[in-house]
Amino acid sequence: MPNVLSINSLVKYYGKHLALSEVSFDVKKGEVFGLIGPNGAGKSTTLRCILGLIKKTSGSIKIFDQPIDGNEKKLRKRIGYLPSECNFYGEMKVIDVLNYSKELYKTKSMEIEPLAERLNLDLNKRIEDLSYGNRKKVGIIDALLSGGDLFIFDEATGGLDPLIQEEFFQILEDLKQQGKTIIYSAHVLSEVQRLCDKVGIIKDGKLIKVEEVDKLREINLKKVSLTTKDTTLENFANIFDYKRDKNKISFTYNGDEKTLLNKLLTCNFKDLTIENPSLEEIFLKYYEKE
Ligand SMILES: Nc1ncnc2c1ncn2[C@@H]1O[C@H](COP(=O)(O)OP(=O)(O)OP(=O)(O)O)[C@@H](O)[C@H]1O
Repeated sequence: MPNVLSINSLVKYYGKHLALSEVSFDVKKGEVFGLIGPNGAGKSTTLRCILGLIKKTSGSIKIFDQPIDGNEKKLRKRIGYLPSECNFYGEMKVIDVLNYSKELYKTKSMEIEPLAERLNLDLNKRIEDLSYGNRKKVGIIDALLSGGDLFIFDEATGGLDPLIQEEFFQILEDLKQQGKTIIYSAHVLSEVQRLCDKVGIIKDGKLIKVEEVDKLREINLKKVSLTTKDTTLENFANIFDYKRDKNKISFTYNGDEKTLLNKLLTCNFKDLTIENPSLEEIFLKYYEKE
């Protein structure tokens, strides 16, 4: 599949503050890419640079194989974008804001009413009377109306209740089925792991690692906890995060399962649990040193 987005050595300074340092990654057509990182990591800055809304300091960004420099306006018309802060004219009604957007995009895009129904949004309210979460819904529909081939959602789920979040994920899955490319930023991987094909972890302006979600799933870590008087487990091979509180032991294991079970059978244990860690835990475990 061709790349929809290619970023090479992207650097962004705000004055003297280095916000992005040599960020490089590609997103292929039809992929869902999750950009994950804590507050201030550089997610919004990366996304705004991609859209040409702020000027990068150096590096190159290509969308649909065209450099963004000089093509910002043309390219933005092909991208549905939800900013992290949604600002619309407060006095306008939701339906008028969205009709105006639909008119601007001039593409055969989705219909407003069914989307508003799915997200439980009252189209007749004024923007200024909406809660934070409901404003976010207006932003989501606005992005979807673009009818483009690339969608960029910057922290879309903040303020959405769990049922609406689920509906939103369904909408994203529909877009994925249609072969659209989606870039999605979030604080935690667990929020988006179900949708993403690939994730990039960003920290202090550096992209620590880009990994395919399926590869993360293949990593065979087990979280083990048990009660035992045995003290030899601590030095057992392939064990880390070992914790002991009296006879209660917990650790993470990265190795052959039969070897682990044979060892446990020698430990005269009670209350054994063996769990699969979340993708988030796997990611952090594997890449915390990088
Ligand atoms: N307009 C600005 N002027 C100066 N510094 C900025 C500006 N915007 C962002 N920064 C700084 O750049 C860094 C990256 O910020 P950015 O908003 O991209 O992070 P983020 O990962 O999106 O965070 P959050 O999850 O809190 O939205 C932070 O240190 C932030 O303080």
